[in-house]
Amino acid sequence: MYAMVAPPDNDVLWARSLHYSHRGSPGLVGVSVGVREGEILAVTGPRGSGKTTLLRCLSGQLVPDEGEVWFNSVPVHTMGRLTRERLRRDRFGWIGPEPQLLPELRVWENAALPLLITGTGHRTAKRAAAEWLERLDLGPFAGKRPSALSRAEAQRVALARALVNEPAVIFADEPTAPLHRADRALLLRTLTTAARSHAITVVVATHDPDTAAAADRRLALLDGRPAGAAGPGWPTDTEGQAACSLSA
Ligand SMILES: Nc1ncnc2c1ncn2[C@@H]1O[C@H](COP(=O)(O)OP(=O)(O)OP(=O)(O)O)[C@@H](O)[C@H]1O
Repeated sequence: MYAMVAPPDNDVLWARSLHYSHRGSPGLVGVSVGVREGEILAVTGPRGSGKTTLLRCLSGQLVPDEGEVWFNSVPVHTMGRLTRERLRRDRFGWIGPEPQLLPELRVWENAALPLLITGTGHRTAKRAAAEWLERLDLGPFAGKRPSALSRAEAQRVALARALVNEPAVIFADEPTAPLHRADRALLLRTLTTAARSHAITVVVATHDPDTAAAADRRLALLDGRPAGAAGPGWPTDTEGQAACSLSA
């Protein structure tokens, strides 16, 4: 055991020496990472390398077996379940490989869900959702059901849902995986542009070299460990490439 050490002030997210095993099978083995405000960090690695497990630990969905996770200098790993759920609801957005829209709700209601479930008034929630849907070229679909959408459009609604309460951090787990090349590029541009214009930090798990290249920095994992790290447990900094040409 070691004493808790507060993270550097300029890191929105900071994790130290994370270990997590899925019923005996290792998911993470000593991963440390710091993410600065407004930074886009790509977590890369082959299938099963621990990308999703890391995102779930950083976002408070999983509590690591060992190690620490801090958000804005507050320890997440010691929070109770309800506090973690509130943190995820209020400060984090999540987008996965599948849009997971609720078919019985309209597109705007799907996008507004994070606001509606926290008691934001119907009119305010609808306005916020409509603004994001407009920015993501989905304005005409606001009153339709998800069944009217293509896969790429549905994934952009999922992105609008992740952005609607302007979270501090968006966790994106293979967000472009189910899309064709052109749709991947659009989703990626939309995500990075929205994040940069609203100073939202993004942690994106990806196999896709274009998605990784759009990030400011990459953390490569292999078998739950940092691969090619610069020091024990620490990620390798890479040259970032700006990827925003769309104005969100
Ligand atoms: N719910 C689970 N139960 C058991 N083992 C799991 C579970 N989730 C993940 N694992 C195992 O943990 C390891 C890391 O999985 P994880 O999903 O984090 O990797 P990943 O890099 O995100 O992979 P992918 O690219 O396939 O999503 C793998 O060996 C995986 O089989």
